[in-house]
Amino acid sequence: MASSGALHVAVGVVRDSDGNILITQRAKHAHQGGLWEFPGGKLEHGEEVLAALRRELREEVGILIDGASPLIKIHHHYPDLEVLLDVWRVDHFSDQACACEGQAMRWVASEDLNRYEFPAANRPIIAAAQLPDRYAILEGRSVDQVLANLSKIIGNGVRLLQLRVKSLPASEILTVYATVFAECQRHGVKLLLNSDLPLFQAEADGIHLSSHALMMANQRPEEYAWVAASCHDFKELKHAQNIGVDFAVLAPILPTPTHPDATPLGWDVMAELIEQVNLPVFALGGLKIEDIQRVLQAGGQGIAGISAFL
Ligand SMILES: Nc1nc2c([nH]c(=O)n2[C@@H]2O[C@H](COP(=O)(O)OP(=O)(O)OP(=O)(O)O)[C@@H](O)[C@H]2O)c(=O)[nH]1
Ligand SMILES: [Mg+2]
Repeated sequence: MASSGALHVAVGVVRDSDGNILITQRAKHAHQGGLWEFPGGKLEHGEEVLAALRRELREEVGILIDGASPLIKIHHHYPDLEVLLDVWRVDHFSDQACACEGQAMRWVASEDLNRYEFPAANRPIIAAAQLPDRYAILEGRSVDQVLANLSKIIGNGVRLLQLRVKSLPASEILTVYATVFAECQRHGVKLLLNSDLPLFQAEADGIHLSSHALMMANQRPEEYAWVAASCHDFKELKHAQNIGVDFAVLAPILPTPTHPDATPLGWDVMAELIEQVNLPVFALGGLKIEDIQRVLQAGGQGIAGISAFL
């Protein structure tokens, strides 16, 4: 439900079998007119969100939804309007998309979404649409072990990776980085470097801020295409959102042997925290691949893990 006063809007990130995403252009005189958007519209009185999404996508782009899952919820205050954008991923649909209202319409590769001008509320929706549902954290006690773990992670189909290897000596971190970077390039894996590593490789895809580095930062690091952050509570998540981080990792959700002293947040607190920020959030700590669905249903992006993908 929308909070009191917010306009509840059902929005669809519709993806075809090639992975392209459907965008349309808002009418000149509409709210946020002339900007690009994901098709969708306001819930009618008493209408369920999925029913509204079905109706809006039929009316605006002519498709029939065969399957949708929650992607992200955005609470945004425009100067003139408060909206709750309830965004769903639509990977299965029938009938050919058409611009039923005479609007401009395009199918766009997810990495090209940044070339279009969207309303301000859409920034985290675009990140959520571009990110996969699994984020691997690469660790290991030796160079050989790190590289063996990397092969397993890539072999298991993971395409988003954080190099963390904090326990290796600095000289070995550099060696490992060169191989990890080359392998990620070869397999189309996005590579983020943990901010605690003695590495300043701007050719990496991004940086992953430790929670300490996050709280010390008063603006988004500029050098990287992607900026992620480790968070443990609302304050850290909110700060991540405020400085313009692209996505967060929230931990620990369940008890984990790697952090025996940390109190797990549990599923309910995880869901409440995710609901309170406009960020794609990966859940971390004691989770298995099978838990992805549970995280998605709670509004999260997916799961992060060290051992989950090995
Ligand atoms: N559909 C859609 N609306 C968005 C997006 N981003 C965003 O801020 N909004 C805002 O959500 C609000 C409602 O969307 P809408 O104008 O599509 O509603 P609608 O289809 O029911 O409009 P209508 O009154 O012309 O039938 C608008 O204020 C719009 O600016 C987006 O990506 N897609
Ligand atoms: Mg609309």
